Amino acid sequence: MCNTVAVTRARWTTETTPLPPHALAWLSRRVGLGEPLPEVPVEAPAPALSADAFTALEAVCAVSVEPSDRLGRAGGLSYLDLLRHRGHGSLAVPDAVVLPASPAEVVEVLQVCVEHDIAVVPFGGGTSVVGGVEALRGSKSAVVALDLAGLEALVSLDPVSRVAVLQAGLTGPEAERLLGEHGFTLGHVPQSFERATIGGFAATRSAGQASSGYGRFEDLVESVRVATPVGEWVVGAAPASAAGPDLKQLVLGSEGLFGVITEVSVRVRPKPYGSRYEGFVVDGWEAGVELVRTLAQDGALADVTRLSDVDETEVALALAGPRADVVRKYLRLRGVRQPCLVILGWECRSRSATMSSLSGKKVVRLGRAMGASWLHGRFNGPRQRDALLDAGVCVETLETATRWSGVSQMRDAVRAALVAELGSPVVMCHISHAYETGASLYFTVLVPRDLADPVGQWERAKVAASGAISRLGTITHHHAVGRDHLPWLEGEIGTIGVDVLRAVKARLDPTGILNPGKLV
Ligand SMILES: Cc1cc2nc3c(=O)[nH]c(=O)nc-3n(C[C@H](O)[C@H](O)[C@H](O)COP(=O)(O)OP(=O)(O)OC[C@H]3O[C@@H](n4cnc5c(N)ncnc54)[C@H](O)[C@@H]3O)c2cc1C
Repeated sequence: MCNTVAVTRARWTTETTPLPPHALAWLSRRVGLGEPLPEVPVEAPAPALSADAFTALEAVCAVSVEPSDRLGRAGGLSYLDLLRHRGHGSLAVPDAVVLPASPAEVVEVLQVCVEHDIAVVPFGGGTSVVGGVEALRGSKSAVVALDLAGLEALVSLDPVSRVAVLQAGLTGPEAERLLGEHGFTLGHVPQSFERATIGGFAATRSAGQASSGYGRFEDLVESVRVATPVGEWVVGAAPASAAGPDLKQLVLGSEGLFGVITEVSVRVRPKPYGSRYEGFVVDGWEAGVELVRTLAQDGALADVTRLSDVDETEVALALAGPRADVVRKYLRLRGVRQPCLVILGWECRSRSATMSSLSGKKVVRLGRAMGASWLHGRFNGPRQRDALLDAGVCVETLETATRWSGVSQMRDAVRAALVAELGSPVVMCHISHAYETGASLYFTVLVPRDLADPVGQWERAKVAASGAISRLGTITHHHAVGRDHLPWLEGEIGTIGVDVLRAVKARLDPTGILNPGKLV
């Protein structure tokens, strides 16, 4: 058995929180409920790791070939991953799970894997939704999941410079707990916070919900320690540098292809004394986009700045139950016809800058209760997804970023592609990360599951939506490339870009053991 917690795959948590009756009633009215999917038990095939390789790995660190440990690291947490773990679609299962407990052990594991020609999939929290941790073996005869859970220390903290060195396997909550003991915070809180890790954030260039205040994860990184098949590499030494191109940026977003990140040196901030979240409503999507753009270009964004479109606002109100009737009535009285919810949250940024930029704009204030309710439920998405899957609903998300001038065109194009493929899905959209020149768009899709072909239903929709996304913006703002976005990468970075990535990989991983089939 592995010396770490069991990793659940088919669900976010082991205890599913059922949807309340009013939410189920709304779902069956607006989306329609599909038949519950029969769960087919999934079995791990016999491990293909040779006895010699097993012995060599075991001489370095803990290794497990237990079926439950291997199934627990088989793939990420996309809708298709969840279907695979419920017995629909084919599941790639690693032959073993290796659990190094120090950066030195990670280097040694890689050496063994080079010698025995074994593919290695770095595995953090396993929350990838783009096939990033799929246990593909490429041309190798075996594949291991290299679980970073044993690298869980706060290595050092320089309170004067406000820099902390965190090991890669720390989860979001653990990292915050350790920093909190010294009065600091990282402030990086993606929706996958509870399970995702520091190494995973760095390897995918993750964006947290408060990215407008604290920055994206790559903005927080000062240096990275990486174990590669050709030795250890420490990149980044100073708060700023002109010593050639920023090589650290080659490691950030490298999705486990260039090396295994073992430690990350990050900028931290004093823990805020308090935070304040508020809800607002604007009349219509265009007015909301204009408002968020103004805040971004005035330098007045709140740490969390989030605009929901009409559909997402309707769903948020529907799920809130009878309380929402009062809000709807109030908004009608205020003459709002197309309510779009705006959540603003301040932790480290100045509220007064935001409020003065908002002054004179047509915005209805819903107050702190609405903001607090969003904050309270900010991690509910994955749990609700479990419940939706159980209720026969296909539920998945897509994301991108584009310039302000193209934001609404992007929203319309993605929606049209999804409608053309899925019939009449509910498509919700929000902006959750805003920049001076543009914003990210995040889509959530709900449609009754096609019981005859649940996998194909979403695969076709994803291809259609990704085609629209790639024509108008980036194929991914924060979920990364993995396996699922790979077909669109060359269109975005060009043939030369792909060749550059391949050349870097050839230097750092000459025999190609690291994470085959992803990114390039
Ligand atoms: C419900 C849900 C909500 C999400 N919300 C957000 C969000 O708000 N913002 C966001 O940015 N993302 C979000 N994601 C996507 C995902 O959580 C992020 O990509 C996250 O950064 C992955 O971290 P992880 O530790 O789980 O990495 P994993 O899923 O384990 O791995 C992701 C990729 O990084 C590689 N990798 C992992 N650790 C290392 C390492 N130490 N060294 C080298 N390579 C490594 C893996 O091989 C893989 O290619 C969400 C996912 C889910 C399921």
